[in-house]
Amino acid sequence: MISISDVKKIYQSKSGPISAVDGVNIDIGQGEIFGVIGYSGAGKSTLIRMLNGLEVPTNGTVNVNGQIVSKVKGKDLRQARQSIGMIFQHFNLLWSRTVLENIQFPLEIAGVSKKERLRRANELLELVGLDGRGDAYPSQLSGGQKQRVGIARSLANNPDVLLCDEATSALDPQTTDSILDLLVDINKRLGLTIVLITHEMHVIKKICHRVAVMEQGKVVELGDVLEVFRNPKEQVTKRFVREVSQVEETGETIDHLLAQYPKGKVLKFTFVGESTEQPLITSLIRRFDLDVNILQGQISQTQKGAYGTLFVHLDGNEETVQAAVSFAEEQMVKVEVIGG
Ligand SMILES: Nc1ncnc2c1ncn2[C@@H]1O[C@H](COP(=O)(O)OP(=O)(O)OP(=O)(O)O)[C@@H](O)[C@H]1O
Repeated sequence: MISISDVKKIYQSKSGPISAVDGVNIDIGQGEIFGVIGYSGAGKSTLIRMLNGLEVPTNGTVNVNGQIVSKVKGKDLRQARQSIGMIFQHFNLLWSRTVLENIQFPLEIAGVSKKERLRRANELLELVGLDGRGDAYPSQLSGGQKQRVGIARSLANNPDVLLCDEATSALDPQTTDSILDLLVDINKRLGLTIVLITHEMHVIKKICHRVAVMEQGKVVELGDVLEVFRNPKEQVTKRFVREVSQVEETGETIDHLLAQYPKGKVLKFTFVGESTEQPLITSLIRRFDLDVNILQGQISQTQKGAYGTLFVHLDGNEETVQAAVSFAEEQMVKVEVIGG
């Protein structure tokens, strides 16, 4: 559906050339929710803007649904853009127009009749859960409602792809979750491919199927969200994963655990997907002559299954503890010895 091949973007600035995107290759499938995460300046905005021709790559090609977006111009580009919707951090609504008028705006540009525009806008209003608010002005809406209008407007022309540029960054956590739920609902109902950029791992965890991590213009890590959570390779990815592991994993906490449990071993189990459903702790206690203390734990849901970490203290003779570690590993659970 989307193919980004060898894409580079170099900006010329007074202090010299800036390599904003540096040799990126990404393929995104139909119906996928694909997230790009990175800190400020990593090149995310530049990359997503190349998907709808708002930026032109210095090198490489961007193919969206069979159209080489990076090459087309004028009328062809305008047409290609109709099949690519976009929503923004600050909503980009027209403040002097009502909600219904905002949603109709792209249809006006596409030359759709007044009657059909109104019919479609009302349909979209219902889809995003804003029935009855059609005559309100954006200033009368909450942040979450404004983004719902942005989503309805982006869907007006029945796009194949929706681009989300930090779409929840201006919203509080609860509103963020309701907008993310709406995006998943739209993805499932309409089969829409969604590409989003964010600096929040929570967003990736909650709705994405796959993720690319960007740093200094490059994709440094790319994979299924669950796999990246289970086994983050790069430092930057580890930092992002840590952000959403509510279990405190700071050195201080671990030191505290070790001081509290000087005998035996303190282990960290990382469960992914099906392994979260196995009664591992019960099996350990039944099979091995060990004392097992659960110290801390958390399980969270992603679009591809559950992900969780559990800190446990195993106390028993060394051979038994080692056998228990091997047994846990056989259950597809990642085991790290934190201390002991
Ligand atoms: N129009 C421009 N002219 C010159 N440099 C630019 C331009 N747009 C972006 N840059 C630079 O390119 C690099 C990547 O910026 P980009 O906005 O794509 O990153 P980002 O990951 O989206 O970060 P942020 O979330 O802060 O926007 C930065 O160093 C930025 O200063």
